[in-house]
Amino acid sequence: MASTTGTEVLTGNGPRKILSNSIDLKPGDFSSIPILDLSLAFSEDLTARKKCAEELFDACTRVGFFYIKNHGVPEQVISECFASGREFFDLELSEKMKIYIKDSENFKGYTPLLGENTDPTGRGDLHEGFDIGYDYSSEGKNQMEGVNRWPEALPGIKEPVTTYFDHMVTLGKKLFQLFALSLDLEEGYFDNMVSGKGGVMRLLHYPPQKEEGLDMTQLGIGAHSDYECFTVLAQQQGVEALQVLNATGEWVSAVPLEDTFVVNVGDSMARWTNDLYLSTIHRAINRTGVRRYSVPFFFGVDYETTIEVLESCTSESRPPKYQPINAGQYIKQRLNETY
Ligand SMILES: O=C(O)CCC(=O)C(=O)O
Ligand SMILES: [Fe+2]
Repeated sequence: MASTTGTEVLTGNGPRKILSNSIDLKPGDFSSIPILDLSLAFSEDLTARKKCAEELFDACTRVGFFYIKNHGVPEQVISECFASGREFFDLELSEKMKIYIKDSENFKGYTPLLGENTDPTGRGDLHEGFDIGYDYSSEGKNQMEGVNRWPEALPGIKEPVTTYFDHMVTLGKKLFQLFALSLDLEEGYFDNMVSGKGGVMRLLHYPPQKEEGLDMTQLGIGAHSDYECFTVLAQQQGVEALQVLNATGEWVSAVPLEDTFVVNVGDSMARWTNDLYLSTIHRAINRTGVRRYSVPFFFGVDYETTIEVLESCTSESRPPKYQPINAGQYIKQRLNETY
């Protein structure tokens, strides 16, 4: 099983070895997380888009994480979403608990501190969260579909949070096209599987953890890999907490870089690509002494899609490692293991 004191993390695709459990970071190593300039991806010129796709291929096969700049999401949209997050988490616990995630059939709403356990041998995650997804007007046919739940006491946050969500869907669709190009597929290969309904967005708040006697079984978020195809994460500037397990087994800090998002490959993409693309293990520890806010958007294919290993990622010596699986069932099963 997963362990922060042992050497393995259990992911939905099987156990993964971690070589080092040190919380000490290798200084300077964060530069090994590549930065992709998305202005190439938005170019009219296919050659430029392919160049960007090549960089994405390199990042996904070597690191599993990369920063994106020139992503096209206006700064104001991002800062207003962060402001909404701060307002939400400042509410009384009793207000937030009115939309407790466990009272929802489809994982929407509020998760209190320690309400989640990303690493099953840990003692809970030291963050609180607020989850939304595509807003179905009523319960949908798939288990993951349903309505979003907003805090009664703060009706004003719906608009900025939804605006951010919509921008993320646009960006995510663009990234899916880049993923397709990088895998030698038609640019539009995933288009009809990504209406934008198969995504989950979280507002997260990590209170500061004590520097002294840091309890490694209770981190901001324990060592884990993500479940969907890829994650686009907005980090608060100046507050460092996210750590990424690099190829040599050391924890590398994903320092917040101005005007960027952090993107990482998730387990669903690892399945599509037969593990060619690395669903890299990561965790967050807030030892800065100040509150930290972040906003991950987990981008997946629509829930009715069958995720199956792409032919371009198999060969005689590399047969498919995974059976086809329904995307919605896979995600729901992973979430059930976490809450
Ligand atoms: O907040 C962060 O930096 C990372 C969050 C994360 O890894 C997750 O929610 O899966
Ligand atoms: Fe994650």
